[in-house]
Amino acid sequence: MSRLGIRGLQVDLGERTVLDGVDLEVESGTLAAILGPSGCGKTTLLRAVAGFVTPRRGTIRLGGRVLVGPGHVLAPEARGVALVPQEGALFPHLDIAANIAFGLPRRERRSSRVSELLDLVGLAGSAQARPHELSGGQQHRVALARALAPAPGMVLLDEPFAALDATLRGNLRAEVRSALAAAGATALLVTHDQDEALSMADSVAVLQGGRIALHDSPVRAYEAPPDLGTARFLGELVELPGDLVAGRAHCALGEVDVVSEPGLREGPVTLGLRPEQLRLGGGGPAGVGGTAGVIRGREYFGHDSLLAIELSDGSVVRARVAGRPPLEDEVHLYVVGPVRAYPR
Ligand SMILES: Nc1ncnc2c1ncn2[C@@H]1O[C@H](COP(=O)(O)OP(=O)(O)OP(=O)(O)O)[C@@H](O)[C@H]1O
Repeated sequence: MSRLGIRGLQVDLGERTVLDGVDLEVESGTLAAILGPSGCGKTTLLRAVAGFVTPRRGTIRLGGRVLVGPGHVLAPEARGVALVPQEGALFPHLDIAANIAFGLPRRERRSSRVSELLDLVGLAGSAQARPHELSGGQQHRVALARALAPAPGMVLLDEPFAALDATLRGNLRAEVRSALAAAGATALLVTHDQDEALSMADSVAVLQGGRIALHDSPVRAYEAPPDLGTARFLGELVELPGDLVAGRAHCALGEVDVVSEPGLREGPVTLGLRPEQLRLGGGGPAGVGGTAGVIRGREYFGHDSLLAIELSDGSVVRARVAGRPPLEDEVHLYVVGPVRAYPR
């Protein structure tokens, strides 16, 4: 078992404290995605777990072992942690089998482990190929197989799909997910892509201001973020000022139900809802409520469309509708489900 436990981790780079009290627990055999603004320290966190930077304070445990603790730093090669770099970094002069074998101790390089790993990443027929003969996605799968070769307790993936096109990325996410699950490895995935984090990971963490601001299941992270900062990070957010009275808020969209939260007080609030919570039509489920709006912008994505809709007070909200955008400009829109409110 290889549960990851990070407590009070502080990492200084040059003059700057990049990580400042990171606490993160990742259950054995699960994948946690790390999201956060550019430069917030996501790669630094992976490097600290791998052993390439030495924290000033804090502890990192993997399974029953302490990787970093007071007065104790385990060497990178003794940690049982594999880092899959963004570029894959295969050896061009070695064939695929030899690239994968490179991850194994010398005495195991001729064993059946290489063919097991080729099977695991779906490249059984490519043992003799050279890296340049494979597509970008296939090369990434080889890099993953090489990382998994020594059966590490922990696999670290740093933006592994960033350089790939959208279709390849979609397929590869599912393949990498199932290869990691089959290997039983615990994994940390750094990504800029919210869809990738929500669709691939068992849990999603947002790193902000040197700390973990949120770590929860993808559904709770998307639907019930604790504050506006993290809510914005997990997908598009419609923000509107409102006035909260008796569990309902008055806002430019009419009167909406608000999720009750401990500590949320009546009075001025900022409402945060997702664009798919706005629907077009003649009113709410009971045919009442909602408000009139005028479509000012349309973006068509095939499976859905995003509309910019101006409300009567001049504010503009974004609504996501299935399929094609409507042709008419004047619409009626209403809110589905309770919305979250944050103190203002
Ligand atoms: N050797 C270094 N000395 C000083 N500062 C550094 C060093 N390496 C990185 N930094 C700074 O530390 C911060 C965190 O870098 P890191 O690469 O971990 O961020 P990130 O969240 O992975 O960024 P991105 O999403 O843009 O890849 C950045 O502001 C970076 O400029």
